[in-house]
Amino acid sequence: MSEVDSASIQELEHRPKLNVVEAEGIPLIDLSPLNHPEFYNDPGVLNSLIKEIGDACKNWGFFQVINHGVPSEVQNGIETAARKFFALETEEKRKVRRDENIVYGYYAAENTKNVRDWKEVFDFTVENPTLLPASHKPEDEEIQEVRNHWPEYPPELREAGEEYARALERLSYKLLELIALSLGLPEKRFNGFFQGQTSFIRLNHYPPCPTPDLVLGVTPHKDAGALTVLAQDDVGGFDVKRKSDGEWLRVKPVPYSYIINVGDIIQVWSNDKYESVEHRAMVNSERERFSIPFFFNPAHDVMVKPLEELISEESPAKYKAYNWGKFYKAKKATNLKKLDVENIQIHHFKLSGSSDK
Ligand SMILES: O=C(O)CCC(=O)C(=O)O
Ligand SMILES: [Fe+2]
Repeated sequence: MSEVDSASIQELEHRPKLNVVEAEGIPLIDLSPLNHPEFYNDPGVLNSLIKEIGDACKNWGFFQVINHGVPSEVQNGIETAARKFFALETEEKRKVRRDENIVYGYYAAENTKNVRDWKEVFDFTVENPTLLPASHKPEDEEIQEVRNHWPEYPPELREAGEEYARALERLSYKLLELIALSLGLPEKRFNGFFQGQTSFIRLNHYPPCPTPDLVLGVTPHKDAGALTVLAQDDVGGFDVKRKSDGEWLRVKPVPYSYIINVGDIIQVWSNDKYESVEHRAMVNSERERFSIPFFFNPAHDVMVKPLEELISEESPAKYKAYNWGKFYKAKKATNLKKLDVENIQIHHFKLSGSSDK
């Protein structure tokens, strides 16, 4: 990837300014109580953690966590294996490439909102196999069993990836439980939706780019799933749109931290109490960058809708129910091809009469 293809050139409104402001005041939450039962069982400690998370979800839509309990060896293991994989010849990587039939694997020209991203990725699922609808068409009831395709090189990628998946899954459940508590719900209110989860992990590689002012590593978007747990290296390039004024802010890399993003599904479940926030990844002309998002997603047959407990006469449901698997498949179809149609988004399910955000 050294030539800038016209499919990658961003519309003027999305072209990034190269001097993005580094964010001040992004919530940095210390999760050490999670790994110390004597603290976790102290109502004072637990309640202040729940409040911190609730405030971050409401005011920012994302936050960073430290002391999360994922061992540094597990983090280093996946990062080292990812670097080795992306350093291979393109021909070798393409042996595990993604296409219409192989849903997960290597891909070098992914589109976000119909613009080509400056990156290459390798995707694998957390459950193996993962069940998904065979197509996005509502009348098609066929279910597909999706299996991971691991590359031959580096041979350790599979074990490092599976270990990472288990560790991040554990952390994601904890975060989900804290988010449920922060909404005044029982701790395990969301957990059932994740039996047969469609979560997946993406290894992102952003090569240096000769024209970082014209392209993006990932075009501005919101994550469609429930929660994203993102690891980034020390290069920096992850920007979020601040809710209060729409300004793009750079999230400074913090070693061994994760950036947690509220996704569209939590926005719908919470009936807009928490909102999913727009973000993007910038590239630069000097250094390659790596990042690893864990997309924590429910089972394909979950009908996503505002929770009964969070709607009332004064605060009626703002969304009609939609099938997660079909939504996900529709989104994936537009990721693979550059299309002239608008991407599927949760606002398509907004009920009339409720204010659009
Ligand atoms: O690489 C990053 O920093 C962000 C990636 C991202 O937002 C995504 O893959 O959804
Ligand atoms: Fe994202």
